Amino acid sequence: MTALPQERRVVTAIPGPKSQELQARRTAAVAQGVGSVLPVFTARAGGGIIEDVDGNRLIDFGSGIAVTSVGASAEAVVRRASAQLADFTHTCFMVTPYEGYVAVAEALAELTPGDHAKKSALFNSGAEAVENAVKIARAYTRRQAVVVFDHGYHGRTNLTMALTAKNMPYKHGFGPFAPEVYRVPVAYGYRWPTGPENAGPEAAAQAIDQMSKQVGAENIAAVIIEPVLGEGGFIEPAKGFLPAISKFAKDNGIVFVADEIQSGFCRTGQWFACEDEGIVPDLITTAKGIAGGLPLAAVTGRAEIMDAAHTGGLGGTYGGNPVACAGALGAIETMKELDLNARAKRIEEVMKGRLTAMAEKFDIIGDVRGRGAMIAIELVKDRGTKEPNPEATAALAKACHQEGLLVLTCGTYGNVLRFLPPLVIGEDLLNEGLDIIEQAFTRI
Ligand SMILES: Cc1ncc(COP(=O)(O)O)c(CNCCCC(=O)O)c1O
Repeated sequence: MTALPQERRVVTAIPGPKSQELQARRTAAVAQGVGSVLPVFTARAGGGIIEDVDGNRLIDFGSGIAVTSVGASAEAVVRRASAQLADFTHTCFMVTPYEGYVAVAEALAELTPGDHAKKSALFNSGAEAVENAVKIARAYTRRQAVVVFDHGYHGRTNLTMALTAKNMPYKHGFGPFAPEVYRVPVAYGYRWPTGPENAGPEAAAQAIDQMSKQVGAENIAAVIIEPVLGEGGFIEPAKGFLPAISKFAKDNGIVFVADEIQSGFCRTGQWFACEDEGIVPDLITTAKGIAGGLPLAAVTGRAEIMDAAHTGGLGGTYGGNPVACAGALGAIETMKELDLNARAKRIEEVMKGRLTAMAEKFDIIGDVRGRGAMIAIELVKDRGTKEPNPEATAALAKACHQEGLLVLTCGTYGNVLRFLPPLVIGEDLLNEGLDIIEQAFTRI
């Protein structure tokens, strides 16, 4: 397989004629509930480029929603997964186990925050990991209530829909949802009403008051939070918020679950975003970047908590598939060898520098935020009122797509343009993508 040239190339309309033909077949055969940001059919992908079936090469600022951090065809992932494929594709770890699963669990124990004894259980999707984190926390505490936060996102299964904040498109029409789920405010620094110096501790005090008065700390099995909220809008809780919530959980025998499915594995310039304020979670859920594109997810945590579920209480047919585990070992090898935490920090420096300069020129940019290669701009109609501007966000994304730059949006209000480039993207491509964004502002 020849290496994919790391160059943007637009040779047809986007989507091109072959993509349009495939789109017609897709419409006839695939449920319309499965959407796509950009109906461009992929032929190859690698580095910072996605090549479509019409020969267009798009700059990738999405990484398949924060998955292909090491690239979509990283050498170590392909090498290890190919070797595993040739040996065996599946035996079901609950039937006859295999070393790859154990090796991934050992790596998770090494890499996740905290120097205590840790264990893991492996699954296929982030939502499945979150579901099992709740099962484990309930088994350990013998309590039922689960607390989550405004703007949080945790998946599309029944329980994780209950945990997720935004109704459309994730929850609308799919209820009833699982009970014993409670939602409290998060310190949305850009929008939190108090001053930035107090937003974190003050918001935590409000959330803790609600948990104590409306749920009862003694009834809470788990608190689940994303250290950097992803689908809700790349919200970094104001400083002081996470430590206060973590302390409240510790003081009240509540399992603190960090959902690092989007923010984990070097995405924010650290192995895990928890590290930024020294948070050591009791459980951590991971997926996405863990395996270079192969489907793998995990719950990792304090051994005594992870062992609370009775034998046979955790599992699933494909959980910790051997090929996905091989991919994970390849992805982790790549993260270490290329020092992708440093790469993510450099991406942050370049992107924030350019986007902050753009904010000086375009006053619909209300906020530039994020860490590492998890960066976003929040678009508003008016910086004074901070009124969300979803229309401009959609128009900007469309303008970028037409120029061969794949960007994604997010946010409760649909007004956040998020940037999730592969951590292996070249700096020239990164800057070329930023050029396209800047030009798009002049055209909307
Ligand atoms: C923090 C956090 N927890 C859990 C999940 C869920 O992970 P799954 O692998 O998509 O189930 C996510 C997945 N985020 C992208 C969802 C995309 C979409 O479905 O529209 C996440 O970001």
